[in-house]
Amino acid sequence: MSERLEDIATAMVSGGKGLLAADESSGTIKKRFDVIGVESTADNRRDYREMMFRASDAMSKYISGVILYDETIRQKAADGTPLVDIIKAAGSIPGIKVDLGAKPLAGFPGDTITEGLDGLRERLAEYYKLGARFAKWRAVIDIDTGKGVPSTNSIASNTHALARYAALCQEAGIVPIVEPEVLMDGAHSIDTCYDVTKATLVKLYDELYAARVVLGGSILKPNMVISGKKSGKTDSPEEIAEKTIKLFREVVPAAVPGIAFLSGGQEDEEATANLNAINAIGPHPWKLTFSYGRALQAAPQKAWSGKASNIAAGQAAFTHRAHMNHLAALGKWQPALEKAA
Ligand SMILES: O=P(O)(O)OC[C@H]1O[C@](O)(COP(=O)(O)O)[C@@H](O)[C@@H]1O
Repeated sequence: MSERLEDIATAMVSGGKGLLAADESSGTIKKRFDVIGVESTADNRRDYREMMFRASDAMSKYISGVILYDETIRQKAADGTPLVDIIKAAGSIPGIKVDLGAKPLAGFPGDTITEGLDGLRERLAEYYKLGARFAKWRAVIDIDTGKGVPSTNSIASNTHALARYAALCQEAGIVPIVEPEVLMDGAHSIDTCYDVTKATLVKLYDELYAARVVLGGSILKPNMVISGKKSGKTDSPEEIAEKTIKLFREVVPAAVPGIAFLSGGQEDEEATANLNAINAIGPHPWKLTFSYGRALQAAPQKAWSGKASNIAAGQAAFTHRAHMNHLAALGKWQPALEKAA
């Protein structure tokens, strides 16, 4: 594997492969385990993640890289093998979530700012030694237009932090995934999502240029342009695809090798159908693939439910979702394949 940033970034998004976002912070993974009635302990978190990483068919065919949490990149499998070695043995690239979470932005109620820049240079050097070749930093942009959320200051502060993080990653020989997530939890329309996502991405690339980030050695992990969940509207995949690509053509430089979507709370098949529709109206200047957390893991989490006797079922569920999203990343998914597989 080449160590050039551009080669690593391209490998992350090529061949219909995508990223497994297994980087849930302690608070988030507890929420996921609460749904399946499993206690969130270090061993349970390790057993769950080891289950997916050992699904070698899925990992070698469909998963180009795995975004890990700090705990996970240091953990060993039950047999003592470092989890990072299991990922690499499948030909997948280990990555690491380095942000320290979104915290309230002083003076701007409802807005947050993602923290973690202080000491990041030293942390990145350690993560590189532990095997990470890409990193991820998530900025959270909420929408509550009645309360002036997001503020211009929130977008400016978050995109500046993303650029500072990305420059530090590239100095360390690590590909930065920049993740400006415009949340889909609100009651806003798809057009409001378009406007807020546009304002965020325009500012993000301004900041990345100013920070001298090499775009060819970076990956964008955005939300799709989609109605808020509380709007009561379910957009067609075709409308999401048309508006998402229209926006990206306006604001995402062609130098970016790939765009790897987060799922944001979309249902499993919805996230797959939307990704497929986006690729079906190609060709596009960038590869467009997945970097899903919930949309890849909800099914295997449910099938596993914390029982060693369910590991095969959990791996089958993970492999199926990874396979379907692989097809969607190539624009070759069809609903009928969900049953056939
Ligand atoms: O635990 P955090 O830092 O809130 O991150 C939550 C999740 O959001 C993501 O960025 C996207 O996940 P989803 O695909 O579930 O939206 C993941 O990488 C991460 O696991």
